[in-house]
Amino acid sequence: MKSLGSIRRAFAPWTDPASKPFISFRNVTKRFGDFTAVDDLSLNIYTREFFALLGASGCGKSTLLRMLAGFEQPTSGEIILDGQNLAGIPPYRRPVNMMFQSYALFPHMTVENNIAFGLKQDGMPKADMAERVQQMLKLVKLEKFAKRKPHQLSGGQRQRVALARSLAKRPKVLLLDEPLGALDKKLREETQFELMDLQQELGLTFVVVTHDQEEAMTMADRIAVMSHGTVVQVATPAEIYEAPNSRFVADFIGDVNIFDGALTGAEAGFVQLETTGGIPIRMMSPDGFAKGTRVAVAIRPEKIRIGRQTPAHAPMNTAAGEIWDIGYLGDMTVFHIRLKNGQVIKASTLNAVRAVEDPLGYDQEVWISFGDDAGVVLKD
Ligand SMILES: Nc1ncnc2c1ncn2[C@@H]1O[C@H](COP(=O)(O)OP(=O)(O)OP(=O)(O)O)[C@@H](O)[C@H]1O
Repeated sequence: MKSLGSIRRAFAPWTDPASKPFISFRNVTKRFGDFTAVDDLSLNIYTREFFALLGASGCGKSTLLRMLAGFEQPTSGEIILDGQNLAGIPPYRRPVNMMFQSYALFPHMTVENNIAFGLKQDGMPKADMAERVQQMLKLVKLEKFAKRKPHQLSGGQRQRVALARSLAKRPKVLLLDEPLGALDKKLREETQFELMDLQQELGLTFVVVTHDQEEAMTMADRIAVMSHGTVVQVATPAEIYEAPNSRFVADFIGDVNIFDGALTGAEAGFVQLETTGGIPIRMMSPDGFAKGTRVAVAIRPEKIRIGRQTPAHAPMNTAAGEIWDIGYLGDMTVFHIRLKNGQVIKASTLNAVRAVEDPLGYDQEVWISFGDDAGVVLKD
């Protein structure tokens, strides 16, 4: 198990121009009447990838998944899977299986019969079927529960039956629509890791739809952030978090402080700006912007420092304010700091020790500051 991390880290077929995508959406549009649910969307997914579609309710994630499964037909554009154009191929003839949010287990059937259902329909010989069901039960660690009915299982166990059932036919691609939605937080986190292990073990391609960003960040090799039927950014979780390509993505993923302003100067690799609240900022930026360009600097709360003394680099990348609110979360504390210009900034600190001498308190005057590599400069 130890080597998994390094295997996953080395896995990046999308950076290799020689590797061919396994699933391609090419200019896919889906209209329902005059409503466009998916809008001229193109996307490549690679074999063995754990791919997440992330976006707010109604952005078209499920519609995209349903088109891949064959439950909906694109209005225009094409979907290619393993070199085959899927147009006109019915769901049951696609090498794809879908696991639904509600699991849709048959309540009157035992766990093993639920898992065997699809195999039976395909006319698999009895002995092979029994063997496959055993394999699946073992895989999801439910051997002891084979004879139970769904109502005799916990939510997490039912979820694993649904997973076993959708994997029994050995699809090349498993589509998961909010697979962990019905589980409580703790179980969901456990199951996320189980799902990742399972996917690695079986060498399958997973496409998961979720609106839970933490879930997508934890599980996925890459995430597509969607909005209004289009993909705004496709990247690894770390890239999405540290280098969002737009204000929308920066704002959608995690907590962020946005400083709006106009460019006052630029030098190689850095830009200078004055925020609307009067804070001078110098920030690393690979992009060249013209003087006067309206930009936004996005800085995550954990990259903002809080101190009692005026920082040495003042007035650059710093501002005075007072502590407005304190959210204690156990592992970390989030401070809301009201700057002199009225802007409220979020800054978080890790609680690495149990007792802090002289902790920061409400109404205390503080300085916030950040390094010149702390944020990302976005065109407004
Ligand atoms: N059969 C349909 N007829 C009409 N409109 C539909 C149909 N299916 C989906 N839509 C609309 O298309 C849009 C995208 O729906 P979709 O289910 O793909 O969203 P989603 O991103 O998966 O959202 P959620 O997270 O809420 O499931 C929504 O506005 C929805 O109302």
